[in-house]
Formats: sequence, C-alpha cells, structure tokens
Amino acid sequence: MISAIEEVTGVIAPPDEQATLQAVLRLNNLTKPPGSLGQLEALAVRLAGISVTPQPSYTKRMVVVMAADHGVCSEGISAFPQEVTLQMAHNFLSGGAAVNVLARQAGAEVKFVDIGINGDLTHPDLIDRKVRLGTDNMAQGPAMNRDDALRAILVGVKVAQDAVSSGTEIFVTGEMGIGNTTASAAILCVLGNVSPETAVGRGTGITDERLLHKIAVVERALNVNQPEAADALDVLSKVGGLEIAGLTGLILGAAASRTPIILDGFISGAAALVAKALAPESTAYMIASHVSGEQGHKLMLERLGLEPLLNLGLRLGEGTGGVLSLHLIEAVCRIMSEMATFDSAGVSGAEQK
Ligand SMILES: Cc1cc2ncn([C@H]3O[C@H](COP(=O)(O)O)[C@@H](O)[C@H]3O)c2cc1C
Ligand SMILES: O=C(O)c1cccnc1
Repeated sequence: MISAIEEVTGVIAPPDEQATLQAVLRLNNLTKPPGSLGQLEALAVRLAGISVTPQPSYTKRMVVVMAADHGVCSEGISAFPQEVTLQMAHNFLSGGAAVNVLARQAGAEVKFVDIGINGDLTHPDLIDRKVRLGTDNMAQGPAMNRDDALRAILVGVKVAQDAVSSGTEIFVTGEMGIGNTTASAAILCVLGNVSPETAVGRGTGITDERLLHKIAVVERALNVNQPEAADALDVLSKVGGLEIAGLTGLILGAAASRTPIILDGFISGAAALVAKALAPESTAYMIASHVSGEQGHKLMLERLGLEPLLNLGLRLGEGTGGVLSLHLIEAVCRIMSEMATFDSAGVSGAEQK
C-alpha cells in the first residue's frame, strides 16, 4: 500500500514556470498600478502555475466532506457527543448543513464520504468508503494501525482521481467528526513541533476547564504513543483520524493531477501537514482559504508556508471557509480574463523615473 502512495507522490510536479511568468507579465499589463490587487495577484500567479495557464477558469468545483468518528471522544474533549457525527451525516446528505448552503451559492457540488463513522448509514448520495467504525482512544493507545491509515489515504486519492476523471477542476477540503480538533492538535504538536498548550483550541466551544483537560488528554496521547515526527504515517495512525487521512489522500491526489485544492480550517490543515511531510511539493497545489478561530490554526498555516485569504473568525469546519473562498477565486479568474490591458484600453503606463 505504501508503494501505491509513492506512485501518487512521485508524479507531483512543481508549478509550471512559463505560465507563472505569463501571469506576472499579464498582471503588470492590466489597467491598474502594479501590485494594487494585493494578495489576489499572488493568488492569480499561483493558480496560473498550478493550472498551466495564465487565464484559468474553474467551472466544476467539488467540496469533499470526509466524515469519521474518534475514540478519544470518550475522554470528554468536545462540547458535543460522538453521536452528532452520524446525526450530522444525515443533515449533510439532505442538504441542510452550512457547507451545503454555501456550496449551492458558490456553484460547488458536495460529496459526502463515510470513511469511518461509528454507525450505519445508507443514502443514495453517500460515498461509502468506511475503513473502520471510528478510531480507538488515542489517549490509551494508537488511534488506528498503519494499514488503516494507509487505506484511508488511498480512499482520498481515489476520490480525487475519480472526480478529476469526471471533470472536477478545483477541490475544497471538508470534514465532519466530533473530536477531530483534538486529533488535529496532536498532529500539529508532532509535525509542527509545538506544545499542546499552543496547539489545542476550543473546537466546538469548550469551557476553560475542559480546555485544560483537552490539553492534558493530548499530552497523554503523545506520551502513550510516542509518535515519530520523522514518520508522518506513524503520527497519522497513532494520533490522527480517518477523515484526516482521507483528506491527506485527497490533497495528494489533487496535486498529482495538477488540480488546485482549497484548504478549509484546522482539520484540513492537519491533513495538509501530513501531505506536506509525505510530499513537500504538494504544498504548491494548496490554497489556504482562511485562518480559523481555532487556536493553533495560524501557526499551522505558517508551518505549511501558506497565507490565508480570509480572516472571518470562522470555527466550523465542514469546508465552509473553503467554499466561501471560491468567490475570490472566481474574482481572480475574471480579472485575468476580462480586465483590459494598458494597450487595449489606450491607458498610459507608469512614468519611468
Ligand atoms: C452540530 C455541529 C456541526 C458541525 N459541523 C462541523 N463541526 C466541527 O466540529 C467538530 C470538531 O470539534 P470538536 O473537536 O470540538 O468536536 C467537527 O465535526 C467539525 O467538523 C460541527 C460540530 C457540531 C457540533
Ligand atoms: O478550524 C476549523 O476548521 C474548526 C474549528 C472548530 C471546530 N471545527 C472546525
């Protein structure tokens, strides 16, 4: 199975240099002072390199929501009970979750993948790829074994490959899994080399007292499991989660097929840290949609070397911030394809000094 992942990481190419250069030149010829569209210009340049054209467009957009349960919920680390994952799964599948609403507005399709929900789920639109019925309690031992983590990564890779084959041009990462900010914080501790006090946040909105307990649970999980920082699969299997692993695969699959992948919040960021550790060049295909309200997310993005587009204080996950940023991506694409150049509009360029 590891060789199947290496096959994917092995084909991730750097962004296209020529398209990158063409985008820079075009931006400087458009009727505006150079650099005046700020971060949108940087985004335009990155998208050009990813999609190998200075004038990309992304009509077919897909948000992939990976859902799974976490054994560590039995430690009382969330404000909500584990059953909410399954209950919310029905809500996603009937179109009533926040991400469904925002995706409809942004013209994106939502794919909902059961990669490890602890319960039975059937629905005609469900992508049933259950690897196991949730993870084990990482505060007592490994969350899962290495094979489960590998299988979950490969689920994500396949979802990406199938979607690209049927025309998907841009992805958004989404997730649902009560307890997954605990697993994500543990991953950040190891791969980002930070302390639990720095990495752990309030997730669904826990009290001060429960926050201290959550920090202690992450400390315990790290002590019990001793995850090896140099071995991302060891980290993912011991203190990660199935939806995090699935998103890691989705990111790698998207990067391997030269498709931009928009990262949502803290959980998506944890998956991205694992993807970066497995394939450093995959970060070229990642776009950080926003910095979330979850403590540790800002630092996580710094570790990934990514600049977030938005800062709205979101702390929901599901892919919500990612889908919102599709509007900005659409704006950038239109700037690159519809704006006049100094020549075409007969506007004088900057005076040379
Ligand atoms: C109703 C509801 C809808 C959600 N949608 C996303 N999350 C978010 O909250 C969870 C992570 O927070 P924690 O680690 O504190 O459990 C994940 O399911 C995440 O997607 C939700 C949480 C709830 C309760
Ligand atoms: O940053 C996130 O994505 C987040 C924060 C809190 C809860 N769920 C998700």
